[in-house]
Amino acid sequence: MAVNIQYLKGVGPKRASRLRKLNINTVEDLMYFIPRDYDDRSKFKTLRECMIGEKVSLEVEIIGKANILRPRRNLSIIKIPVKDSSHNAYLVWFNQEYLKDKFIVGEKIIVNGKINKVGMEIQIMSPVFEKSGTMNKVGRITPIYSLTEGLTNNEIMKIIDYSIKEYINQIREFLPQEIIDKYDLMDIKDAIINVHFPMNSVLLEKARKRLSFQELLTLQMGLFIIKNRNFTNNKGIRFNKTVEINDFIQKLPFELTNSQIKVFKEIEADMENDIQMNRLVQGDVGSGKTIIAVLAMFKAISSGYQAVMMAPTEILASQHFESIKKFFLGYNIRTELLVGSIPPKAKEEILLDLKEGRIDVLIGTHAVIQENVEFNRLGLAITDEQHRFGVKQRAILSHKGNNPDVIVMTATPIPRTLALILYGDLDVSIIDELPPGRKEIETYAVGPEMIERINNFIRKQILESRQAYIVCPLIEESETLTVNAAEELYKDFKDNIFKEFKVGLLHGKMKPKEKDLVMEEFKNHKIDILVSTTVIEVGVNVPNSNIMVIYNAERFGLAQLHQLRGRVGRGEHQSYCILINESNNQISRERMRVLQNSTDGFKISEKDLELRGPGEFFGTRQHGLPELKVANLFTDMDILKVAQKEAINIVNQDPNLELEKYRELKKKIQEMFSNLGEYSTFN
Ligand SMILES: Nc1ncnc2c1ncn2[C@@H]1O[C@H](COP(=O)(O)OP(=O)(O)OP(=O)(O)O)[C@@H](O)[C@H]1O
Repeated sequence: MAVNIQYLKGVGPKRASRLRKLNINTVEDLMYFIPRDYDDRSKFKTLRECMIGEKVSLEVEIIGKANILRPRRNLSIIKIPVKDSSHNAYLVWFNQEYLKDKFIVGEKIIVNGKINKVGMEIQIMSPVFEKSGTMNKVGRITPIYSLTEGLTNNEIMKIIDYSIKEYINQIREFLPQEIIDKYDLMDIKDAIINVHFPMNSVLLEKARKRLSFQELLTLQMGLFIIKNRNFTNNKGIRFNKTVEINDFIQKLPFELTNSQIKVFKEIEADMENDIQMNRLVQGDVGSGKTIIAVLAMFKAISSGYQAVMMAPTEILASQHFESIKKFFLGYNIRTELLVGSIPPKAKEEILLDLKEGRIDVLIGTHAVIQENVEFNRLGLAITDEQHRFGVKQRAILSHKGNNPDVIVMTATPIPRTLALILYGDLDVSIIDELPPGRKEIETYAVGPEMIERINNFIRKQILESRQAYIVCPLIEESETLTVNAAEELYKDFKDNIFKEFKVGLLHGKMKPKEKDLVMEEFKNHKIDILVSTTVIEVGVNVPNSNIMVIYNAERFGLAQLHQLRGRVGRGEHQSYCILINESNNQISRERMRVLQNSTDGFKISEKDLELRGPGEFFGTRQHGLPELKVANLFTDMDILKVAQKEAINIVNQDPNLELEKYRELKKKIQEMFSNLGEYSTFN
């Protein structure tokens, strides 16, 4: 229902532009603008049951005329006597004289306000009110919306109320009747009405359940269909069973862990059959994902194909390039790096050699999915996604070849069910074992009063030839502030505290070349202490550095802290992670404790989810998934499981949703995934 809100009664251009800030453009958006919370005013009490200071809803009868007091200039108090079955009281307002003629003696009204007691007199302070029987503002559960400047909750309520009255009949049911019956779901219209203006908490729950279910079902089906359409059962490449790979594995500088062997076997099996592979490799920090990519690449190359790997940042791409090149040393394999910052001439040459098949492995950033990048015989596409979820990028990359096999790597351990949501379009392999000989990282959560001791500790370690990372927090509101904070700390270290050492600075606003240079210097131990923002969060591998100090650790997600901590403990030295917690808040302390006591990424991410809620941890937007408006991936876990099951059911039955009963549902899915364009769900 694409009615523009601007033309809605009571909206107009000014309000419309404010609503747009809340992402509300159409009447349908309004209806799906779900309250972030509710104020439950529905439970009526009697005056006798009320406590002083409590905010309550009551039904009272007006028993006398208004009394107006003027204790001083600029202050008038209006008092209206009321009673209920249990007691007498006064309604009290300040400076609202116009209310004096509002009520008629004998009239019954519903009020909601705070109870006060002065002497023996019970007062209901500044109550909102309405006539009994109208059940509008007071006598029920009131929605609370996320607001933006210039729009009050009441205004949004009114606009939504109006749009529901006017347009609800245009909302069409899109779930098949049999599903509605099977899960005893509320009808779509009732669900929308009740999610905004519930008559009681039971109906509210039913409404939320219905809307959450439809959203999760649509999301899940979309993901399954993308998988079917873009990857699954597509005829793919049948790579050779090679013996060379065993030889290659024999010559590695280390022995593979059992978990690495298991995961590579899964990949090998996928590669050797002729269905296109579409697999997620999930492994905790430092579990050794890179080598898995290398083995798969080697296998693809041995069969005469090219391989490509895409990483989210230049630092990571360069690092992968360096380490992967080393693994291929002594083999007739040409590996090249393609990132935005390489000179045009060199780029041109790479593009030509790639197209003509003289390059075997291409590693790069988003540069590798640009239109001008053409492969000769792309057989394997790997994306190292870390925290991102790039359905679209992955699809573009995969379309650079003729159904190449696809591997997605991520270092974010995700609880299983959520992995299914976020990566529902992939088969999953998990590396759940660290290479042997890793020393546990000692983790300490301390207060800021310990900073001097920490600095002494860093000094001592550096004198023993180690290196340290110092991480300053991201300041959400402003990248400039973040950079300033890092620069300040850097200066203080360089000019005062650690002036005898080499201190480096790394942040997101530096040019890629400068960043690379700093990383290079840190790797080569030309820098002892690296002050950085979270740009080093993922993937960076400098085994000699053994200290990670994180300022304002309370501002980070646990999974993110775990990632940062994973930058140390990569060499033979005992490593340390020091979390400086500047908050006294109970939850902060608990979160720090989780990290202190566990090194298991899966456990940590589950706990993070529990403590922070999925909104922050899995901000779906950053994963590139359609935004969820109703469902809460944490509290709605039960609904999610049911929706997943049903989605699988339906897609198995009717992969392209051609049956008449799925027609409306299919439209919804298309709408939800419309930003994926041609890589979207249906032909
Ligand atoms: N089986 C193994 N035995 C010993 N060392 C290994 C093994 N596998 C990998 N390594 C080494 O462990 C280190 C970490 O590996 P890698 O960089 O692949 O980790 P990762 O899983 O990508 O971690 P992160 O996501 O934190 O970057 C590397 O130095 C790598 O050479």
